[in-house]
Amino acid sequence: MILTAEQEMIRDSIRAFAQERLAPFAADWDRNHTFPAEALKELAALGALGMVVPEEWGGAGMDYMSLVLALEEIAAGDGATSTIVSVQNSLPCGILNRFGTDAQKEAWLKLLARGEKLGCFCLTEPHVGSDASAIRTSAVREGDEWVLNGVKQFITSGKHADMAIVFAVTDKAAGKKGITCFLVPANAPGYQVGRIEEKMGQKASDTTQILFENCRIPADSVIGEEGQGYKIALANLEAGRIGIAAQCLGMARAALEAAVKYAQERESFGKPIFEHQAVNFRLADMATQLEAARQLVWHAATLKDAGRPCLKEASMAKLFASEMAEKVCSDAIQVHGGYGYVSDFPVERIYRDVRVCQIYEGASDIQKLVIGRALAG
Ligand SMILES: CC(C)(COP(=O)(O)OP(=O)(O)OC[C@H]1O[C@@H](n2cnc3c(N)ncnc32)[C@H](O)[C@@H]1OP(=O)(O)O)[C@@H](O)C(=O)NCCC(=O)NCCSC(=O)CCS(=O)O
Repeated sequence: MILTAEQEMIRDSIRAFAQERLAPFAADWDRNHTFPAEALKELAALGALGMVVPEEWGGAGMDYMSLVLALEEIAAGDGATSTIVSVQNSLPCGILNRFGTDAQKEAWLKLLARGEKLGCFCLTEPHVGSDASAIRTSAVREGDEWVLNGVKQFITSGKHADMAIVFAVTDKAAGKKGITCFLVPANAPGYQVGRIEEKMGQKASDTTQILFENCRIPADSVIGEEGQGYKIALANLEAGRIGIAAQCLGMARAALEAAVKYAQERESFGKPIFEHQAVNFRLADMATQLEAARQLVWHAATLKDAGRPCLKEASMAKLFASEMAEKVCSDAIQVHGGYGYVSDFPVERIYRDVRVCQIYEGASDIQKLVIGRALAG
């Protein structure tokens, strides 16, 4: 697949930014759990927070291919920052862009796409992850308001978000068709940030619970139609999964580049370990797997840009890229030997950061379920 001159320019400018403004700080942000607020502002100025949102709604008006190129570069600089950027683009921006009313777009999409406000996506609950239609958070209509009650779990940017896209049951008897999508400002009465999770990696990106205790929002906060929420969630997770797959490329690439550099500098048995076939073949396998994943990601993004169905391809890209990235990052540690297991070298952090990609926005087994279903036609 050949990139256009414009796509190459976007990739190169984000690469330069990521190498200068993210990579040198990633270890410190990880160690101190620092939210990369300044870097996000600078990324916003580059148009990276609402890349596929049309310019009239505050976005950069680019294509999905540009988004995946940008996410790979951001992730190569810092995995945690790429998660914040991926979620913002695919979920709050993606959902409002596709399903929001003009009033909702005016009030929120412009701010989100310009990166002036952050959004979060609230589907998962403490007892419900993969089985997303089993959520229990409820929304009951009372006069001119909806009243929300429930708990959401593992919410990216939960602590910093100014608004949330929330999925809640409005008609229990209707099952999947009884779930509705809501726009909830973080300052709505009854909205509360709950526990902030202590994670294995991605420590610069906060992951929290969000609590709704008689949270009152106006009647016009419904996104799409009542009962359409589950479909909205799944449709946007499809795009989200391409974004996560692109992140995997970036983190795997950073680990591979670190391993190549180390192998060229470290000597054993009288020569750089790069010249030992065992090491060299391992690096060759890593590079090949990475390129194979990139082709799957680019293919899914190309289908998305063409407006073609890509549910299966998005799941294939996410499944393959996340499994590849964990293996490549593990192999990068192996190339470093003992130094790969300590925090002096970046591969230790990258491995911790990449591990969650096999879990969030649909675990690997869920991607297999989606792909398997598609095979049945
Ligand atoms: C496991 C699942 C895949 C099971 O899905 P279901 O069998 O329950 O869903 P369906 O009956 O197939 O579909 C329901 C409905 O939606 C339509 N649909 C499905 N996919 C799409 C799509 N890609 N585009 C458009 N429409 C779609 C489908 O046609 C049906 O419509 P009709 O009823 O026929 O009209 C699913 O539950 C699943 O994916 N589970 C994983 C959930 C997940 O990824 N969770 C992570 C969320 S991330 C989070 O919450 C943390 C926040 S973070 O910050 O990221």
